[in-house]
Amino acid sequence: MSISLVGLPGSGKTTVGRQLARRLRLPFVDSDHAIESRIGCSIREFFDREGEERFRDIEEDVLDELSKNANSVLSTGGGAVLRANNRGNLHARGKVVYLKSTPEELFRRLRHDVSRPLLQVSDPLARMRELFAIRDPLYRETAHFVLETGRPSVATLVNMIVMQLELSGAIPSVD
Ligand SMILES: Nc1ncnc2c1ncn2[C@@H]1O[C@H](COP(=O)(O)OP(=O)(O)O)[C@@H](O)[C@H]1O
Ligand SMILES: O=C(O)C1=C[C@@H](OP(=O)(O)O)[C@@H](O)[C@H](O)C1
Ligand SMILES: [Mg+2]
Repeated sequence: MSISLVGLPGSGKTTVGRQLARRLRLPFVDSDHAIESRIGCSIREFFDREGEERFRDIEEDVLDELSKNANSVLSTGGGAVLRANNRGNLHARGKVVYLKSTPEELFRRLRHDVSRPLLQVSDPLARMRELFAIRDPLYRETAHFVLETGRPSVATLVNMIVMQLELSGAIPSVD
């Protein structure tokens, strides 16, 4: 069984995914890290140099490869759901969890972060609201479970995901 996490930048995909993998004793992979290994520079640099569409092509390729791995936890990038091929592959090849937060909370978490190219604009909160409006339906379409992530700690979110997966029969009970 592979488990993927989707959601907006700052929703905790990387942080929660790493802890979830540890808890389930599964390998952890973050598609952004795999992309950075492949392109040999940071995602922000690549966006500046080659543009978003070129990034999306590589992301699609990497996600196609990584989503085939059974028995792993895969944290995706926030824009993974933009392409129908990615949405279909992630949904069909494992269980997908949408970490849902408000744009305001995500803005608070990322306001000092310079690594997210899409948020390096004069009004990052307005940009986050736009991203939410466009992507929330796509995250919901892709996911099997939706989890509100505003208040709970990372550890609580991991417990909630494990519980959902157990209840749905996707994984056997773990302690
Ligand atoms: N549940 C949470 N509560 C508080 N802070 C969180 C939570 N999840 C993630 N964070 C923080 O938000 C920031 C972005 O998390 P990250 O895992 O990089 O998100 P993503 O991979 O979805 O963009 C990090 O500083 C992380 O520590
Ligand atoms: O939302 C997006 O389109 C992106 C989110 C980033 O990942 P995080 O969601 O982990 O920040 C990264 O893939 C790239 O900067 C594009
Ligand atoms: Mg991430």
